[in-house]
Amino acid sequence: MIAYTLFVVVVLWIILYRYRRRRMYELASVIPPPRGELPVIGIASYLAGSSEDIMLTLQRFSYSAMENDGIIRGWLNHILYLLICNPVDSEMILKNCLEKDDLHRFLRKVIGYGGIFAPVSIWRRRRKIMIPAFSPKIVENFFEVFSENSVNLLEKLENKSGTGYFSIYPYLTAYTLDSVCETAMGVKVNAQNDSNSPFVTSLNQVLDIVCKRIFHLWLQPDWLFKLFPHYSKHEAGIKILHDFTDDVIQKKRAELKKEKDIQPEVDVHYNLKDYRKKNLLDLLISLSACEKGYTDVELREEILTLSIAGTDTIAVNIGYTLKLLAKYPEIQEKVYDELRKVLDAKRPIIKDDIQKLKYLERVVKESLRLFPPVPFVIRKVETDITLPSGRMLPSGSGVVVSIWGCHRDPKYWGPDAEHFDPDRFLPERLNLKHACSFMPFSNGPRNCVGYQYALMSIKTALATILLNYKVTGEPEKGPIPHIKVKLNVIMKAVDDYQVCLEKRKL
Ligand code: HEM
Repeated sequence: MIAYTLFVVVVLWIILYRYRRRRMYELASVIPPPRGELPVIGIASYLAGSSEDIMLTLQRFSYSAMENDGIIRGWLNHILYLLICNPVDSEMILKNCLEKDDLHRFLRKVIGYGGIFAPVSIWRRRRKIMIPAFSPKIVENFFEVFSENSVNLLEKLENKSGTGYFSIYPYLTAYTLDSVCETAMGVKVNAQNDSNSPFVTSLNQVLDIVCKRIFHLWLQPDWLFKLFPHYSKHEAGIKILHDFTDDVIQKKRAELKKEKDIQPEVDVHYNLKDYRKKNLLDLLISLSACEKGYTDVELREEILTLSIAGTDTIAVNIGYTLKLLAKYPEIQEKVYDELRKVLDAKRPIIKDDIQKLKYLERVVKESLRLFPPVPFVIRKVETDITLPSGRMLPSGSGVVVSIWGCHRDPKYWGPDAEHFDPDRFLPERLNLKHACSFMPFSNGPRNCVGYQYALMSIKTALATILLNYKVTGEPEKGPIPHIKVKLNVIMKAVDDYQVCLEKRKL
């Protein structure tokens, strides 16, 4: 009798639940599903595999969307997701749906309401403060940090030259972490010299656990997560990251107070005249109105956000570019010829050299097109929205903008969309039919604030490596580069960027 009553209650609850959401089902029914969607669980089984399987599934869905006017839908259990790879519709989403999807909540424990995944109400003020800190004039001044750390990277790679295949990824993340911590906090974490530093190991450990939580359903509920050994490592790692950043902030506050006491007449609010000596922490303190501005917790959230946003993204792009150049030696020779013409091997690289490396820039852009470090951006649909293509997306659904798909759609990139061809970015050849057909740094009000920073760091490191080493590996047989990828919050190469290096004779 109890079982029967329970059964009736459950059935009635399901009927009521579906009735309340009838509009969502109605609107979803006119959007094509991917092949193989299952009843009740929808596409959940495809996203339960390894990070490589997940990426393969999302690539397959993107191709499927290309064949269906740029959109498909998939039910992830009871949640409706729409995957879009039409640049026109993507622009509308990126400009109007600003709230991030709930899947990002696992990073909140680490970065709190740091801009990248903050709710819109908090994000707006923070974005306003962040933007001037990334103005081109300020970013230019970080060049010396990139250059110095690139030279250190070169020294670290020295004993790998001529020793066959090795994973270059740990070297690249150490370079980016050193650069990002120095530019963000003014602190040398020495990741390149000491990979066991507590900040470095904790950051890597915490991010690894966060990735596992995003993709493994059993690690998602907090109460269940606490039963796993990951939990104590996660908590301990976060404490180290927070304590480290808090300490830097306290020291910086004390330093600024001392400066102000010495020169009380100087208005330090918004005083960016001496920005040359400043790191992002200094700038965020002054741009948020000093003591009356950001609290220590807000500062910690923003600084950790920048450290996380600017480490792996840049490292994977350098990694993909090196792998592509190993696959296409003739393109690598053109990069080298340009480096020899522009750079003087007898002196360190200077800022002006970087602007002149036009071919290298095209190579980096083509690498970002085919292997975007952030291949998907997920947003919430909070009110029904009609796309320029005519489809209506129901409120309560999630929308996945496939940057990966927009970058490979033959409608926008021609029949050779999958080919590695840096010269497609030549000004006379580039005819972007829509701004969102190339958007490795996203588009709209929540696009990447760090894109100029990223390009400068990437070009400085690549120029330094490629002037001194030839990158080798298995050459690709055709124009389509094959690199196996996985989705690990960002998109990484499965082989952790295995390459060989040969010293160049300068
Ligand atoms: C190749 C390197 C990078 C790539 C491909 C990249 C990509 C992206 C993308 C796609 C977004 C937007 C997500 C969305 O639309 O929802 C984003 C946001 C962001 N990125 Fe980057 N990024 C890179 C490097 C950096 C660097 C170096 C920094 C800072 C040091 C940075 C800081 C941020 C921040 C703060 C946001 C959040 C912006 C907001 O919501 O207002 N990124 N990035």
